[in-house]
Amino acid sequence: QLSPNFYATTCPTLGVIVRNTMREAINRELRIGASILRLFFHDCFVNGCDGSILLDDTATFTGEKNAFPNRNSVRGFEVIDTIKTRVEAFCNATVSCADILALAARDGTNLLGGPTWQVPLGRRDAITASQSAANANLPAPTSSLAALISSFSAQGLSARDMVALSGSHSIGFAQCSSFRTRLYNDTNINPTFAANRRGVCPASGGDTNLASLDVQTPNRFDNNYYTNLITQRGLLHSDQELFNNGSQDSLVRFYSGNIAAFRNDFAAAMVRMGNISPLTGSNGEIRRNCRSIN
Ligand code: HEM
Ligand SMILES: [Ca+2]
Repeated sequence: QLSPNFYATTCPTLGVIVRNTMREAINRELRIGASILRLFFHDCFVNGCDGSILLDDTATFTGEKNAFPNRNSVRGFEVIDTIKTRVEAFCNATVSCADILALAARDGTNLLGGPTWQVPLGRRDAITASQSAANANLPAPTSSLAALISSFSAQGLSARDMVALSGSHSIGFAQCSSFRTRLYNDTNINPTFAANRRGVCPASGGDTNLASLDVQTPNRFDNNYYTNLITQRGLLHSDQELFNNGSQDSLVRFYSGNIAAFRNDFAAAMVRMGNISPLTGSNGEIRRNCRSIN
């Protein structure tokens, strides 16, 4: 029972603060919109959208930031901190970090050319986190189509949601270590594309070198991700799994030819992902600082 009006009276400036801070951050670095969209995904898939990913490790607390899919990879925490500080100045101890992340992900997507949607609000912040659940629940770039479908199904999301949400890889970047085996071992890859990407990702070394997930329009949220898959130019092995003579080929073709349908399905799937097990009522807390429990 989240509601887009949850903070209408208690924090009417929330929407403007988040959007303006995201605009500033993207003006500084286009990639940050992608990074924050991914942060939201990595929050929601681990015990729900409860801000658990934002908690720092301490001597006595192990959070999710150093889980294998997150370590030296997820980024954008400073932007969430800036938004939180500004929100606290207007509406002290009112808005959760989990809700700030949901709004920031929406605005990042939209500011880079993607759709917009109303974000249901009222999530509260976790007072726990789970590194083991992060390791178990977040799909790997080496995943098969069956593994991708089952990892989303475990969160109550359909295969169609999975294919639509994967359109997020229309923006942002991956490190060589995430796509090396695809470049050197996969056969369902466009040879020109593979040769070009091997230039930034040698067979050994250069693990942190970056390539854009979308070879055509890396900083524009559009449906070129799907046209790339049809020409075997998916960067991750898991990307190309969506179009490899399997059950999702027809949906990939559909999204590649119908950007309006993609935008609609993406927005609806983001709302569904954002509804994964929120803490509400008196569960959890409203964190004062997104990096630590109160
Ligand atoms: C379907 C299963 C998915 C897999 C296996 C996957 C895997 C990955 C990997 C390996 C990277 C690059 C990380 C690195 O090299 O540091 C990445 C980046 C990214 N992912 Fe996914 N992802 C998936 C789904 C999603 C979903 C559902 C979203 C959002 C709703 C998303 C949003 C992003 C974004 C925006 C980036 C770029 C981040 C940046 O540039 O900082 N991904 N993903
Ligand atoms: Ca979480």
